[in-house]
Amino acid sequence: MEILQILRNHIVSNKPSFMCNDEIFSTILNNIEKQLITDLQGQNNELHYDQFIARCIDLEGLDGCGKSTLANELQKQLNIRGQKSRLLSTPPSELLPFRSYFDTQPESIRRAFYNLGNLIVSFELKNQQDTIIILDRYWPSTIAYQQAKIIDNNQINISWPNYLVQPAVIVYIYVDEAERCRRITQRSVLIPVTVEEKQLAEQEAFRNRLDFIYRNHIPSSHLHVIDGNRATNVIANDILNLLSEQNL
Ligand SMILES: Nc1ncnc2c1ncn2[C@@H]1O[C@H](COP(=O)(O)OP(=O)(O)OP(=O)(O)O)[C@@H](O)[C@H]1O
Ligand SMILES: Cc1cn([C@H]2C[C@H](O)[C@@H](COP(=O)(O)O)O2)c(=O)[nH]c1=O
Repeated sequence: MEILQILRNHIVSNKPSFMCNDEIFSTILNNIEKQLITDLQGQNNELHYDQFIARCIDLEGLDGCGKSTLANELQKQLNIRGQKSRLLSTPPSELLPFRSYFDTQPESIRRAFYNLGNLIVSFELKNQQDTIIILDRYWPSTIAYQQAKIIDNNQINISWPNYLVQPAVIVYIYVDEAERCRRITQRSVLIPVTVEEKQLAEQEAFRNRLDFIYRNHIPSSHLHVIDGNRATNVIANDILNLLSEQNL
């Protein structure tokens, strides 16, 4: 698969600067490749994960809009209802030790890294049918941030990748910019600041494009746009109503 090859070539040619343990990273790549090959063999050499709808709520939105806070609240409320749930995020935990390295790499390598994370999470979604997964960012973030960097909106033509499972509910949470800035300043200081986050803070045009892409170009009939300016429990309640509508 192209994503795995891009990352493999990258670590081979950048070994001296690949500060983290490249053996661990190579093992992750090999495991994913093995899983893909097994799945391909079972599906006549064609992956159609995009047709698989997982019991998952994917939370999307600009940095600091309240995704992680909402994820915890959703888990709390699902727990009260006796529904098992699990919190996941992209990049997934096994890739976090490598994130600071990839954050400094060229855009194409960073996107391959984020897509590796999407692939890992997609396998989890496919194999966790009795549990509702609450996901903090997924492929919509990867594609929306990538496309927002391209200035010409006419060029936007996005389709869901056939190698990724689709969540049953994708929520785009929007907040007023003043509120988002207030939330960013009170957020944990341990959260690293990415290129995109700086760009969001400094460039209104980038923010607007990102918002536009999330609202209009995520290719899913499961996308819901939700007002995140309200109290977390109220937003969570709205999302849980969406789940009930879909009999999840
Ligand atoms: N509905 C809300 N009302 C008031 N404050 C909120 C709300 N949701 C989140 N916050 C606060 O905003 C800050 C950022 O929230 P959070 O970390 O959940 O955002 P995030 O979208 O996950 O951020 P990032 O994308 O950077 O990981 C936190 O300090 C949190 O307490
Ligand atoms: C998963 C993912 C993230 N990003 C960028 C967007 C944000 O600026 C940062 C931080 O995200 P987090 O919620 O604090 O983890 O990463 C991206 O551009 N593409 C992605 O797939």
